Amino acid sequence: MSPRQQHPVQLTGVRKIYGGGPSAVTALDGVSYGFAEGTFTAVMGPSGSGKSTLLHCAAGLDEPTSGEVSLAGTPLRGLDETALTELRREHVAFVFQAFNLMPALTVRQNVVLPLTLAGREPDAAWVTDVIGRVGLGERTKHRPSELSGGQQQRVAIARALAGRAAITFADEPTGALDTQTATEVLALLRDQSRAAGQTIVMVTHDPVAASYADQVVFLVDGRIVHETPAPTGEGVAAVLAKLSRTKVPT
Ligand SMILES: Nc1ncnc2c1ncn2[C@@H]1O[C@H](COP(=O)(O)OP(=O)(O)OP(=O)(O)O)[C@@H](O)[C@H]1O
Repeated sequence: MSPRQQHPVQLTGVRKIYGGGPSAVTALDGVSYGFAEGTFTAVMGPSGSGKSTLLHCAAGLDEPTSGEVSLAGTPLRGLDETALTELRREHVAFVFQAFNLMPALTVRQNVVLPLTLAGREPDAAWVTDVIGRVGLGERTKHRPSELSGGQQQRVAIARALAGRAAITFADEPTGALDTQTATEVLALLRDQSRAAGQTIVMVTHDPVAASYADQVVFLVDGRIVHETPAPTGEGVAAVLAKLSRTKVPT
């Protein structure tokens, strides 16, 4: 195995084409990238550049048309749905726009649900800590319908962090949050990658959110065209402005 395949999330020559014939859309056009252990990476790019597709393919939620994805050292090609589900349960957490909260369960029950499903014993003190840090300490017994959109998003974030998954995929995790809560959540994600060695991949449109990451990967027309280590909000905004005016040569 080559060293690059050791990364917890590894994409090699990943192409994703939706549809066929003249209306086929190449959403990913040969992406090779390793998300290194314990790093927090933001994925950015213009609308339609392939960010969500990259996240879905990397997480095994969508199958590439060609190329390879491996998660936690396991190549995904050829795994059946059961094996994929088990692999994700063991190693992966998600913060996606559709919150997927269970309406009949309380905040705390929602947060520990993935652990329960995986047959793991929740670390009660850590669960309490995480719920408090996303600002829902007073709401642990509420149900999702009794919460605002931003509060529901924070439950999803607490749920992703509660199990200390090796890999977390986040799609616009702070999109519905006010600035202060967003700052807390981003700091929490950054702390988790640094302190607990979690590998976090976050799609965002927000240069300030991206500045919390260790690096930013920029997509244009389904290709990685630029990478910024140690990003600042201003630096990221400048790259984005430049890229939105650029067309990738074919
Ligand atoms: N299920 C699908 N069927 C057909 N085309 C799709 C499908 N999903 C995505 N696409 C197309 O693939 C391209 C990449 O889409 P994707 O959602 O990955 O972009 P994105 O960078 O996440 O965009 P945004 O920032 O607007 O959310 C777009 O041209 C989109 O229209």
